[in-house]
Amino acid sequence: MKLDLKIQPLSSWITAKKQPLLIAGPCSAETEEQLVATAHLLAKTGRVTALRAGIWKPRTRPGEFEGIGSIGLEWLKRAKAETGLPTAVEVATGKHVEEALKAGVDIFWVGARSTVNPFTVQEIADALKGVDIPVMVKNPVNPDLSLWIGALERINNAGITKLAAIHRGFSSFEKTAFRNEPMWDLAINLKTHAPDLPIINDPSHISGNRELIPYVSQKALDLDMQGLMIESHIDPSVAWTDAKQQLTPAALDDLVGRLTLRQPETASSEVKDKLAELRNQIDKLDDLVIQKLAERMQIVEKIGQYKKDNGITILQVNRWDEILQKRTQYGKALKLEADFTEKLLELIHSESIRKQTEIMNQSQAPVQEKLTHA
Ligand SMILES: O=C(O)C(=O)C[C@]1(C(=O)O)C=C[C@@H](O)C=C1
Repeated sequence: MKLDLKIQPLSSWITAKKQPLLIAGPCSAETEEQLVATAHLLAKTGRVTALRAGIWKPRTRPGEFEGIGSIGLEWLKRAKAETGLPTAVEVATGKHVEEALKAGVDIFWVGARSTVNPFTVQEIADALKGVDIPVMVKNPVNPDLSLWIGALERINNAGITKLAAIHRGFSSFEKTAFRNEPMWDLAINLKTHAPDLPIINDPSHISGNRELIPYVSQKALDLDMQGLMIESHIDPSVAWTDAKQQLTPAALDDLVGRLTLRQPETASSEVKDKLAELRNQIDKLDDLVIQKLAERMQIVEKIGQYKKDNGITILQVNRWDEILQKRTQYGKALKLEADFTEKLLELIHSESIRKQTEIMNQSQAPVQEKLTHA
C-alpha cells in the first residue's frame, strides 16, 4: 500500500553543500562557546548543510542533563549568523515549536521518544499548522513501522510538505554491537510505502560509538538514503551527553570524505543493458521459485486433508526438524547462509500450518447435508 503523503522533493527545500547531504552538530548545546566553536569548525569543512543541536533532551532518568533549554535558541541564532548554517533542533511539545519558530530555527525534528506517542506528535502537528517549515520524523524507539508512518501522516496532515524521515535505529532486548538496532528492513519498508519520502540516516544513534559510524553511514548511502545526521562536538571526550558517539569536526570531515557515493541510476547504456540482462535472469528464477512454492502448497493441502480424514495433528515436529536440518545442510553446500535458509523454511512452514488449519476448520456441512437428504 502506497502512502498518500503530499510532499515536496528534498532538493526543493534543502540544498546539499556537497554530497552526501550532511546535518551535523553536537548532541547537546552545552555552552555558547562550545556550540559556536563547533559550528565554525563544521562550516569550515564545507560539507555541512545544517547545524543540529539538542536543547531540550528527553532523558531516561531524572537528574541527567535535560538540555540547556530555551537559552540555547539564542546560541543557535548566533551560530547561524556567524557561519550561515541553517539550524535544526528537536521539538517535543507545542511550546518547543512556538519558541523555536520565534527564534528562527530552520528545521525541526521529532525525536524517537516522541514518535512513539500519537498525543505528543499530534500536539507538535497542531502547533505547526499554518507554518511552512521542514520537519524530520525519527523512527519510534520500538520497531513499529505503523507508528513511524502515523507520525509522518500527522505532521503531513498539519500541512507540512517539507517532510523527511530519520532512521536512527530501534531499541531491542538483545544487546548487540549497535546502541540501537538498525533493522534496515523497516527503513526499506518505509521507502517501499513512500518512495518519494526522503530518509536521512542517523549513524550516531544506531552505532552508539565512533567506530561503527563509517560502516553504518556507508550502508545507509548504499541503501539509497538521502543524507546523514551525525553528531559532532568540538571535544567529544568532555561532552555532557553521548560522548562515545560524537566525532570532532575534523574526524567527521575525514569520515565523510572516505564514503563512496553510488547512484540509484546510471546513464551508461552498456551498464543498463547488463543490469537488464541479469534482472531478466532473476525474473525467470523468481517465477520458478513462486511456481515451485505453489506446487509445494498444493501437496501441503493434500496432506492437510489426509490428516483431517485420519485424525492426525497438523504439527509434526520430527518431520519438521528433519526438513530443517537437511535443507539447511543442503543450502550450506550451495553457499546459502544457514540463517537465511532457516528463516525461509520457517516462513514456508508457518504458511503450511495456516493452510492446514484452514482445512481442519472447514465445516463438514455439505457432507452432512447430503446425509440428511438421503
Ligand atoms: O509432513 C507433514 O505432515 C506436513 O504437513 C508438511 C509440513 C511441511 O510444510 O513440510 C507441514 C507441517 C508439519 O509440521 C510438517 C511438515
